[in-house]
Amino acid sequence: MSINWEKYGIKAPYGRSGNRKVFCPQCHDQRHDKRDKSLSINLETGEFNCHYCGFSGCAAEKEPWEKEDRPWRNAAPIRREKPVYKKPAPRQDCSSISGKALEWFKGRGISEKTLTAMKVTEGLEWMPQKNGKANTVQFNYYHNGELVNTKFRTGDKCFKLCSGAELLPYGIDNIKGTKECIITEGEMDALSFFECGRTDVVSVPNGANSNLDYLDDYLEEYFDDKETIYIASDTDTKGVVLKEELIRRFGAERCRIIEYGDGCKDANEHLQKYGRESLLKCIADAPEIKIEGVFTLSDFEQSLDALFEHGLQKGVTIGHDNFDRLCSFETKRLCIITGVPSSGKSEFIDEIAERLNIRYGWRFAYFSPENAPLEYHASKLIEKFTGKQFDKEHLTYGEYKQVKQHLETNFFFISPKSDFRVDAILERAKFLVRRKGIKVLVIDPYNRLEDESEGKNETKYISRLLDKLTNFAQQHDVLVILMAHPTKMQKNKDGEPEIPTLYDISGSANFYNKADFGIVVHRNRLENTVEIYVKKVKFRHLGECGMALFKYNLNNGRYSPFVNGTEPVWDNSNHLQEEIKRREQEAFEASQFNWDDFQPSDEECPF
Ligand SMILES: Nc1ncnc2c1ncn2[C@@H]1O[C@H](COP(=O)(O)OP(=O)(O)OP(=O)(O)O)[C@@H](O)[C@H]1O
Repeated sequence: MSINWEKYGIKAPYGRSGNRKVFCPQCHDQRHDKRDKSLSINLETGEFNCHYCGFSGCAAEKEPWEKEDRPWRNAAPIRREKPVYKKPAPRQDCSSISGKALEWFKGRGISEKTLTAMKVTEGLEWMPQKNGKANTVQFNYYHNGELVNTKFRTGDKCFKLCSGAELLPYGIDNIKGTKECIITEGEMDALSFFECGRTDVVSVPNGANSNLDYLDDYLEEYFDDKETIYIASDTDTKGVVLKEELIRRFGAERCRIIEYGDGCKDANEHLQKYGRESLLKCIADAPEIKIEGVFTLSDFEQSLDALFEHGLQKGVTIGHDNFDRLCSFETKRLCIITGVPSSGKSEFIDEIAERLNIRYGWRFAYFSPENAPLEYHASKLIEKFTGKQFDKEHLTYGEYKQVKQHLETNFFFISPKSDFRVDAILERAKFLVRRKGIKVLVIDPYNRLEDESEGKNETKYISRLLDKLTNFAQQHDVLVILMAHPTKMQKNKDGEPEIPTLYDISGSANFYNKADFGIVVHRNRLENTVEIYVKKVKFRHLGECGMALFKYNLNNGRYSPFVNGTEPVWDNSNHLQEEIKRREQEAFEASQFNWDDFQPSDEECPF
């Protein structure tokens, strides 16, 4: 639920709760007593009532996904098979913590009471970094009172999580049903807030790693009800990236950022240096996020510093060298793709999608009536992921099941029954950013959005529409890919249509002017090749204009670079299977490695 005070002209204070008195927009102008705040409003329920003129009502509005008439609301719940996770062995009770470990925690501001409440334990554990058993403190991850994972930490900062166990926020049971919560970057920070009496605290399980896929299973039950979410990440570069991703997933309007002051990089350091009252003050003083308006340099100082330190970075690449030299993508941008009918525009968009998903885990939302029905589109994506033709002869049931499972959590299809207005599509895309973390929205094609230009100047209408897409991309930190058809092209001497430019897109030169990336897909039927023209890259560090030549594989829809006239080696490997193996290996290594600075342990072990 959101509250739309503006709709009623009510100026409600931001970031407050409870009952307030404000000026009544209906009668204030006529009143003699201009100081009388005659309108009572409830900031939680949206109800309002003026004791002077009787103006009353409720400004609460349901979110799109709460409305009865929204298709996804009525749809059956997504069938996602939760993997079977390993469970750690039960832990001893907390009284097993030795005096030495208690002293160590005490030195870091954490009392025995907090350790007991958070069920922290101590014990010997086999640690890969030591190639043997070592004494560890154990941060136990409970869900609904059941132990589901444990993070082990030795005195010299070696870490490991239980291999094969579920990744979930630490202390998730703490925030069930609370109005607010704090989310930290590590267990020690979570214990620090707990120590101050803020028991509504959780920690991300894997430090500053900004992959938050594990949140999907917990958003609805544990985070949707939060009015305020305090983000307590570290102040280093990785912490900033984590903070940005958390804001994207929770929505800026309910996030507040905890700052620790000069010389402190995290909550535990602040607790040790300045004590509980001061850490509580950090929460009280945590600023809201500016959503729009005026900025000063300090609002983006950290990002500017990162640019200064590391330079402008190339964006993400699809892994075809000839194309990557010309174009690398980043979020907050609008990419426009054109080409004559049946040149393979949708195919190339899918190529980009499959490769960015495999390489970076980027999730996609498609509004793609051109590819309807959805099962046809999915079958094409399946061919791209597996490298196999979509039929029982080529694809095993095992591979089919695996790729379906993958698409279920990585690709989302916006396919309304009737409402094709751009706002309706963006509303659903916003939901998918929050709930599923999509990084790319594909609109294929532009002319299937409802034409709302009637009675308007077409150029201005298109200009506004493109601005809307760019604003959406920037506000929600996504890449928007828009496919748009060109006007009918002249034929060349071979009877083939001329290669269009972005200026040939029907309606407006703004398709060129307002694009951050402009790509033309051209199928050369005489040579049986595909020419991908990068016609515009707004920022030099992201690429340059040029052409990349490909061959198209009819069997699996994949593109292979065609360089120096040599027939490409067709890539028929199962990208998904390879990636899953790689990720399993990485997860295994991560579960056995410490993410913080690994310090060799010649110092005396504190516990
Ligand atoms: N280079 C190619 N060689 C052979 N077939 C191709 C090639 N590129 C695409 N195709 C096939 O042509 C058909 C149309 O492709 P696609 O839908 O990607 O084209 P499009 O440019 O998006 O079309 P439209 O303008 O109608 O939206 C698909 O069946 C696809 O498999």
